[in-house]
Amino acid sequence: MGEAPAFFVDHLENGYTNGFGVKSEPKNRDTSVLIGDRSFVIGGNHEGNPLFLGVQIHDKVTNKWSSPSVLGTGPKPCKGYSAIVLPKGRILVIKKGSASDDSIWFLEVDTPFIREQKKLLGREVVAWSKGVRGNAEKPIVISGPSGVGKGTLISMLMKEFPSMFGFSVSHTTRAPRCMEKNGVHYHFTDKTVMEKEIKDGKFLEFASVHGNLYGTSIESVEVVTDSGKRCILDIDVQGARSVKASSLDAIFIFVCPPSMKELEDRLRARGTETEEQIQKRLRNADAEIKAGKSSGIFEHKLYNDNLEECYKTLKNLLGINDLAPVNGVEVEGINLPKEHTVTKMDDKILIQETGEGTKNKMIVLDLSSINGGAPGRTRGIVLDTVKSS
Ligand SMILES: Nc1ncnc2c1ncn2[C@@H]1O[C@H](COP(=O)(O)OP(=O)(O)OP(=O)(O)O)[C@@H](O)[C@H]1O
Ligand SMILES: Nc1nc2c(ncn2[C@@H]2O[C@H](COP(=O)(O)O)[C@@H](O)[C@H]2O)c(=O)[nH]1
Repeated sequence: MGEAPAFFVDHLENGYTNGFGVKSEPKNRDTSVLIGDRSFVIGGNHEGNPLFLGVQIHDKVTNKWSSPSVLGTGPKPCKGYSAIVLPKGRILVIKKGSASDDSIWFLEVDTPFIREQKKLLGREVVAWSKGVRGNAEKPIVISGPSGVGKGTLISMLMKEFPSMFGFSVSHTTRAPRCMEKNGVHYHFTDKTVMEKEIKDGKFLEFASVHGNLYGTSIESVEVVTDSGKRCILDIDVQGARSVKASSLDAIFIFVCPPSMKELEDRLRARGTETEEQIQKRLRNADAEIKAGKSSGIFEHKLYNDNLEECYKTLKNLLGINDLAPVNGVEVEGINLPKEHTVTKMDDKILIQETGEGTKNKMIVLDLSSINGGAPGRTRGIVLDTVKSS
C-alpha cells in the first residue's frame, strides 16, 4: 500500500490567504510538514508578494515562528498542492492545475547547501527548486601535473559561464599562497582536523600530494550541485581514481603538458613554489602523466600547448560551442492532470488522474532519479506515464 502525501492543501489561490497571510502564527497548522523539530508551513504570499508562495517555520523546541530567507524563485500561488517529505531535508510539492513549467517543486529545508547558507546568513533559510525532466549534467574531474594549466582553464570556464559551472573547493593542509583566499581557493585546514574529518567520513576523496594532504569533502560537491551548477573538481590522479570508484558519476579529463621543459618553465614562471618544491612537483609529474595516459580513468585527454586552443577544445568536449545555448541545461516541463491524487510508494510518487470523462492517466515519478537542484534551479526527474484501465 502506498502512503498518502504529508498533506494536501486546497484553495491557495492568489488573494485567498487561507490563514497564511499573517506575520506571526499561521492559523491553519495542520498544513505544516514536520521535519525534526521544525514544522514548515507553505502557503499564502512570500513577504507580501502575491506572485510567490510563502514559507513559515515553527520551531517546536523554542515554540517560535520565523519567516526564513527564501532562496530561488518559488512557485506561483495555486489552487492546491500535495506535500511529501523526502529524505535528506527536502519537501516535494506537487501543484494542482498548474502550467507544465510550474507543477513540481522541491523545497530544500535541511540540505548541506541550506546548512551552509544558514551559517552565512545567520538565520533560517529555505530554497526552492523547480522540478523538470531529464538528467542533471555530470560533474567534471580535471587532473594533470602541477603547472600544466588546470586552474587557468577552470578559471576561464567559470569566468565565461558563471551561472553554469561551480568549483568544488578542496581542503588542504598546505599553506595559502599570497593571493589565495580561505573558502574560495581552498579550505585551508589543520592536519589533525582534516585527519579527524576524513575519519568521520566527510570526504569523497583525499590524497597526499607533493607532501601535503588534499581532499574533496562531500559537502563541497553538494554545495555546488545544490546550487544548480555543474561541479568542477581540480584534483590529482590518486583523487580521480577514488572518485571513479565512488558513487559520483563524473566525466574525467586529463590535461597533458606539451613537454616536461614547458611544464618546468610554467611552474617557475608562476613563482609560487620554492626550488625544492618545484623539483618535487616535477618528479611527481612523470608518474602522474604516465598514470593519466594509461590508467583507464580518463576518457578525455587535453594537450595544453596553446591556451586558447586548449580552452576551445575543452568547451567543445563539454558540449559548449558557438552554436549551442550556454545558459544552463535545456529544460522540459511536466504536464500533470488538472485533477489528481498523489500517493507515495517507496521511492516512487504516483500521480493518478481523477474526475469524470478523463483517461485515468497515471504518472509515475521516480524519486531515485532526483539530483542536482536549488535555488531556483532544476534537477533531473524521470517520469513514466501509464494508462490505467
Ligand atoms: N597554455 C599555456 N601556455 C603558457 N602558460 C600557461 C598555459 N596554461 C597555463 N599557463 C601558465 O602556467 C602556470 C601554471 O598554470 P596553473 O596554475 O593553471 O596550473 P595548475 O595545473 O593549476 O597547477 P597546480 O596543479 O599546481 O595547481 C600559470 O602561471 C599559468 O598562467
Ligand atoms: N586528490 C586531490 N588533489 C587535489 C585536491 N585539490 C587539489 N588537488 C591537487 O593538488 C595538486 C597541487 O595543488 P596546488 O594548489 O598545491 O598547486 C594539484 O595537482 C591539484 O589538482 C583535492 O581535493 N584532492
